Amino acid sequence: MKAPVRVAVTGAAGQISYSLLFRIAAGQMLGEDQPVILQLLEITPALGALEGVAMELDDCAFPLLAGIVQTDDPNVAFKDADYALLVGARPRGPGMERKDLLEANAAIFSVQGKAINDNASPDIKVLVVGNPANTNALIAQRNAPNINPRQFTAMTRLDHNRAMTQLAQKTGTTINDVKKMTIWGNHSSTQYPDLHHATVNGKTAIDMVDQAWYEGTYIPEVQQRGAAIIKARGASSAASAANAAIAHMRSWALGTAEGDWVSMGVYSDGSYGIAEGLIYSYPCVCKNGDWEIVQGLEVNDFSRDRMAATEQELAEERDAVSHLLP
Ligand SMILES: NC(=O)C1=CN([C@@H]2O[C@H](COP(=O)(O)OP(=O)(O)OC[C@H]3O[C@@H](n4cnc5c(N)ncnc54)[C@H](O)[C@@H]3O)[C@@H](O)[C@H]2O)C=CC1
Ligand SMILES: O=C([O-])CC(=O)C(=O)O
Repeated sequence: MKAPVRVAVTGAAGQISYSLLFRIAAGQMLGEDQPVILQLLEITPALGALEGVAMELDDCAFPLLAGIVQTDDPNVAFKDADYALLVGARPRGPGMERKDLLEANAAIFSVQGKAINDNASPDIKVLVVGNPANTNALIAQRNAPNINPRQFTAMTRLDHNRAMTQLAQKTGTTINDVKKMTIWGNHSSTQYPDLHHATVNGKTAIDMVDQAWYEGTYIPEVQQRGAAIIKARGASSAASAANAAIAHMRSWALGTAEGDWVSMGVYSDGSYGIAEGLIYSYPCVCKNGDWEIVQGLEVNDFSRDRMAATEQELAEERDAVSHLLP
């Protein structure tokens, strides 16, 4: 048996975590041979509810669950953490954009970035789920100067999965036939799901659908899917978000499949002309516990405009929180 790794999860008594923690403890994120210690962070008033979640985790008798820490202190939650899933943040309601949450949520990520910097394993892998995810990841990253910025990522895997399913349904195939999906940019309504490189059974996806459907139906449906879930459910996506978080971390830790890639919000090195230092969603390949942006994809004018629009929004969000960016 491997030695246990420490996985910090914030917002651990919230709705996403209720779908997430049990799957992590079952080995679905890091592998069925990897014991985990869960280090769970909540705000003080939610510690009672968190105790209930911890009791249920105990009651599952997971062989891989090597310990549970419950705390309202970020310094305790991130102590020696090898992985962190930053979920704890306010969700949006009907009629809101995710960036409307910036004011309510941004401060959480400066505090947690500092606590990660001061306490976590220097090799920690961080995934930000709480919205607006890309800019919250930027805030956490900038408040952790001793940690390589590549170790802070934001979740666009849910968008990636949504884009795969919508394409499979349109083409009468299954998601097993869809490869090389790309979400560019922000986890927001400006994100750009790109079908120019995606394939369905080896054929280029953009050639299998008509441009009017792509522009008028597909792109807006993927961009607005989160809002559609809120409208239908009266609460934002939870199980599918947890599933995407598991998939993001699993790809990063254990690698992506040969001949395929995933979408991850990562620290921009300037690839594809995107401003350096933004947390921007790119197509990524993962190997040996590290990610790499897929290079050399051809970008036409249609794609370039959309990639620039979502970059512009990220630059505006960054400027709106400049007081939290040391
Ligand atoms: N990136 C993505 O694709 C997605 C992101 N989200 C976002 O994930 C976040 C969480 O969503 P839910 O679990 O549905 O919300 P929720 O409201 O059910 O749970 C959030 C939990 O975070 C806790 N919390 C608040 N401030 C905290 C802090 N400073 N430290 C630790 N815990 C704190 C709350 O007490 C609450 O228990 C929201 O911001 C939501 O918009 C949701 C779906 C997809
Ligand atoms: O839409 C929301 O507010 C929650 C979320 O990020 C998503 O479902 O993609």
